[in-house]
Amino acid sequence: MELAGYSCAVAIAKCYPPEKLTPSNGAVLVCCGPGNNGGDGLVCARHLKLFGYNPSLFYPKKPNKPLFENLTKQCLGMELPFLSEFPGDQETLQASYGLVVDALFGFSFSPSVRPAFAGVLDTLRRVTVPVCSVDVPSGTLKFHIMYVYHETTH
Ligand SMILES: NC(=O)C1=CN([C@@H]2O[C@H](COP(=O)(O)OP(=O)(O)OC[C@H]3O[C@@H](n4cnc5c(N)ncnc54)[C@H](OP(=O)(O)O)[C@@H]3O)[C@@H](O)[C@H]2O)[C@@H](O)CC1
Repeated sequence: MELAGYSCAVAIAKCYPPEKLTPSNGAVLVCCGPGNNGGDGLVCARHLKLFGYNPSLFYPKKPNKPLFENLTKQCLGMELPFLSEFPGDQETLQASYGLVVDALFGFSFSPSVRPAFAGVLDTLRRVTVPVCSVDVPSGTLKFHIMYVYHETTH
């Protein structure tokens, strides 16, 4: 998971350097799901911060497992903000973030998406800023994607 999250951050830094994002403060929204895909996102956020981005985390369903609690603790130790709610609709999100990391669901997703995440996936499908999906696009949506875990960029 450490290598997966790090690799995602490296791929994002290569394809979307922070100085080229709009808005220009390197703000990135990292959306993390309740499984290991979300864990990759937590690791990725840490490295993005070290690479000069300003990541904020949306992590609505935190599992009570030491692995994820420790990853969360590391992010908090780096003063990465955890959002209490998803940042609104498409326009609101785009005005605040230049890139989204989709670490919601990986290969264990089983359709159809439950109500708690349906609105989030719907908004991510509409945004025009890059959405970089860890492993696979969550919910099999057709994003502007990078299958970063498998090191293929689209
Ligand atoms: N294994 C490896 O070698 C490595 C794996 N890695 C990474 O792990 C990823 C796979 O992780 P994973 O197996 O934990 O599952 P993941 O895709 O995160 O989702 C599971 C969660 O989603 C939930 N959920 C499911 N369907 C849902 C729905 N319709 N609507 C809403 N919720 C739904 C489900 O909830 P539950 O059904 O348990 O209530 C559960 O909590 C893989 O893609 C890669 O990124 C890397 O870290 C490196 C090494």
